[in-house]
Amino acid sequence: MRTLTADLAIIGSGSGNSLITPYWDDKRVVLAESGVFGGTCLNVGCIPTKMFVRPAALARGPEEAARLGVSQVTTAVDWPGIRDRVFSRIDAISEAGERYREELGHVELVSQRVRFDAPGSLIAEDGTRIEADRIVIAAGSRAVLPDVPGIDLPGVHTSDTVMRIPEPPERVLVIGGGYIACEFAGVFSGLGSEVLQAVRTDRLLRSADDDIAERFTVEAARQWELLRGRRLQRISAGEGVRGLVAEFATGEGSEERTERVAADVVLVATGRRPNSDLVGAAEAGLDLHDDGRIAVDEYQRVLSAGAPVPGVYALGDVCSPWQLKHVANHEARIVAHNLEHPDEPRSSRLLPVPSAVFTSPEIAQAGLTESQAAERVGAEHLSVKLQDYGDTAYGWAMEDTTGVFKVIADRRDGTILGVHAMGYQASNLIQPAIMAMSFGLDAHTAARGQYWIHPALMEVTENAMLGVEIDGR
Ligand SMILES: Cc1cc2nc3c(=O)[nH]c(=O)nc-3n(C[C@H](O)[C@H](O)[C@H](O)COP(=O)(O)OP(=O)(O)OC[C@H]3O[C@@H](n4cnc5c(N)ncnc54)[C@H](O)[C@@H]3O)c2cc1C
Ligand SMILES: NC(=O)c1ccc[n+]([C@@H]2O[C@H](COP(=O)([O-])OP(=O)(O)OC[C@H]3O[C@@H](n4cnc5c(N)ncnc54)[C@H](O)[C@@H]3O)[C@@H](O)[C@H]2O)c1
Repeated sequence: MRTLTADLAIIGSGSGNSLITPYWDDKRVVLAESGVFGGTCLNVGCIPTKMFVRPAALARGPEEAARLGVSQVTTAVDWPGIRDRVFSRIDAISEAGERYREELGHVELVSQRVRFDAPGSLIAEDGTRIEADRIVIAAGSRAVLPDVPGIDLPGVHTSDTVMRIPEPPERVLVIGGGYIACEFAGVFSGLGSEVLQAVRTDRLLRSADDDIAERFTVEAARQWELLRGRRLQRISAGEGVRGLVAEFATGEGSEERTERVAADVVLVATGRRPNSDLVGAAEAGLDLHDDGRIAVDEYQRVLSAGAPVPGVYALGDVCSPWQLKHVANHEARIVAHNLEHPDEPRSSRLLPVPSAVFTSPEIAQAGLTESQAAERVGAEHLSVKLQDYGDTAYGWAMEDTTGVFKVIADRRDGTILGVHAMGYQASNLIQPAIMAMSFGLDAHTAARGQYWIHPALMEVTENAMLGVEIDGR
């Protein structure tokens, strides 16, 4: 049996790949990857999805153009062309990244699943043992599927496979109301498919701020069919034109009934679980949260019985409460530093965490929702401003009727507790507010301490921050 010894072993080539800094040039590194090199974001996550979001937004162009007196028609969408453009770029990056690592003399690539064998030791599927002074678990997460009959039928997809289908579906059923479901509902509806989105509750994006979630649910229902209060029971092969039929329970008690929905493609987007089980974390005695995340301290050191395991770190989806690439990247930078400077470790928990949902319309947020903020500081201390895009100069130019930017501040000193936006370019408009939160600027200082280009759309952000009330000002 082969044994590899290393100074550093990394499980996962997503964000884990970036740990191989020049510091390791004269040391031995083992990088284990059981799937496609480069991980989720590059191959099946952030990057390809957003490369579909953009053409979908362009295909929707005629709707906005009509409001502005321009007649435009989207005559065709070349799905195979879009798909091949996206993946020819992405697959090439993944292959080049893998080749580069293979060619580095000090890095050994183990293209297999590995798991803990003992503290400081991993074992691969073919029996290769990896003994390393330091180990980083960057094993990510994977889609969780509801346990119902028919979930493995051809035509039932997760986000891992749905972007590679040969033809765009005429009618697609999206199950779930979170990030992935809302992004794909936006993509498929923009590209011309008939979209039905089935959710168990009556609202999409339940973790979002109430005002945003409610407004987005209305907007989504205007653009595609929303099936609320539907509990998936089974999926079966269709008998007619449509390849699949999903069966839902709706209503409660004596009102309960069964509903059948036919579709060509079913996309299941019902959450992702950390891959801690795939690395044998529990068997190795590592601490786990109830949702399967590996427990780490503020320095990203993995815990066992509450104490850090010497030399073992984790980062990204496998341990983080936020399944977001910029969080995984931030944690990777922290781990890279702490591996090199274990006696002067940096903490990863300093900043408000932003996120965006690239759906239609786009959504972005950072910090607390209004109800979380009320719980944190007391509702009486909050000042909340809802700034409509349509009440700014650029909003008039766009004839915008739905865009909104919400700032939640502590009225005692103007500290921004949360920001939430829905509308065109929300993920960009929110960044100055994130900057204010990260650098400790109160809402009015952030708004008045700089010029804002007139009449840019960013005046939405300026006005929203300026609009909160601060006691004594
Ligand atoms: C459809 C989709 C869209 C997304 N869009 C966005 C977005 O727009 N913005 C954003 O911020 N985030 C987005 N995310 C989330 C983002 O992709 C993840 O948070 C991020 O990629 C996690 O990085 P990671 O390094 O923790 O894990 P990954 O990139 O998943 O890397 C983990 C790697 O470990 C490998 N692995 C697992 N177990 C083992 C083992 N035992 N042995 C060897 N290898 C193993 C896996 O094969 C994988 O390649 C999206 C996710 C999805 C699914
Ligand atoms: N733009 C981005 O940053 C982006 C995009 C995609 C994914 N992501 C990350 O990936 C994570 C996973 O995405 P996701 O959309 O799969 O998860 P999610 O947690 O955002 O949403 C899961 C949805 O599925 C529903 N659900 C759960 N079990 C169900 C069941 N049995 N039947 C029907 N519905 C069920 C939930 O109520 C929820 O609406 C996100 O939380 C996010 O952190 C980020």
